[in-house]
Amino acid sequence: MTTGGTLDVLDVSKSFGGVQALDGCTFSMRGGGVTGLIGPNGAGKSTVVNVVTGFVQADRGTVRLGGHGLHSLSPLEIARIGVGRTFQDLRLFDGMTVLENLLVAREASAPVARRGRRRSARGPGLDAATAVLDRLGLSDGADRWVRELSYAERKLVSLGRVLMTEPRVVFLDEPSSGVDLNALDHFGNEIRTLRERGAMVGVIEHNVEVIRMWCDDVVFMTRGQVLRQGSPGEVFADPTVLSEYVGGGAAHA
Ligand SMILES: Nc1ncnc2c1ncn2[C@@H]1O[C@H](COP(=O)(O)OP(=O)(O)OP(=O)(O)O)[C@@H](O)[C@H]1O
Repeated sequence: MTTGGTLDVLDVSKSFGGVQALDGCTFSMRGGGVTGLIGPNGAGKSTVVNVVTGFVQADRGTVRLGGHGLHSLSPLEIARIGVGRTFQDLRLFDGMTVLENLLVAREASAPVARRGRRRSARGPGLDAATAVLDRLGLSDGADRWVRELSYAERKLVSLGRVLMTEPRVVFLDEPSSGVDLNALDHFGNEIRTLRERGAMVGVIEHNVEVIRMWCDDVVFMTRGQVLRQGSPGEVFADPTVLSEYVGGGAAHA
């Protein structure tokens, strides 16, 4: 899953009716780095992740991964080249067990060659799921129905599902919201492991302390644009960022 190069979001714009959600949004993420996407409500963070992962088509601009354009690819094609994500609303299969949720995630994102070897791939899939559940502290609950889990456990399952796809690039949508310290630790550990393996990790977060703890780089967005990109120390010391965050959070909520 190691990847070189960068993910480049270049001058991306998107409007929904009269709402300009992205307005010339430009930033880069690098392999082996964790990038925090932060900004007031409505700044365009989710929309830019939706554009990168193919769920929303940009009106203008491009997204390039290692120099290759992603803009004409479907969400499934983008997932199959190794771009994974979690969703704010988790999108789990409630009628399946924890283990089944993980196995299905691996199968759905598998490149065609791996899907062709379905029977023989079942063993490695099970091994991978067992290892992921173990790391996330979910081994004992592997056969539980996902609908019976707590919110924090469900959120860990959503992390487990994206880990099963062995992503080169992964976006985590608000990992810290609604979880306990135990789940937060698991997210932190997995993010560190992904970084060590050379993946690019993007974290949409409102919690500045979490961003400081996990991220090498911060992209501060407001009104569909990137106001500042840099280290957490640089970005959070910038007076325009501070006034946008405090004032903008209320104004755009
Ligand atoms: N599918 C959509 N249809 C209409 N408007 C949308 C849609 N998706 C996003 N928007 C609007 O685009 C703007 C940017 O939204 P987006 O969700 O990207 O912001 P955000 O920074 O992720 O906000 P939050 O922190 O509240 O999740 C908002 O005004 C939002 O209402």
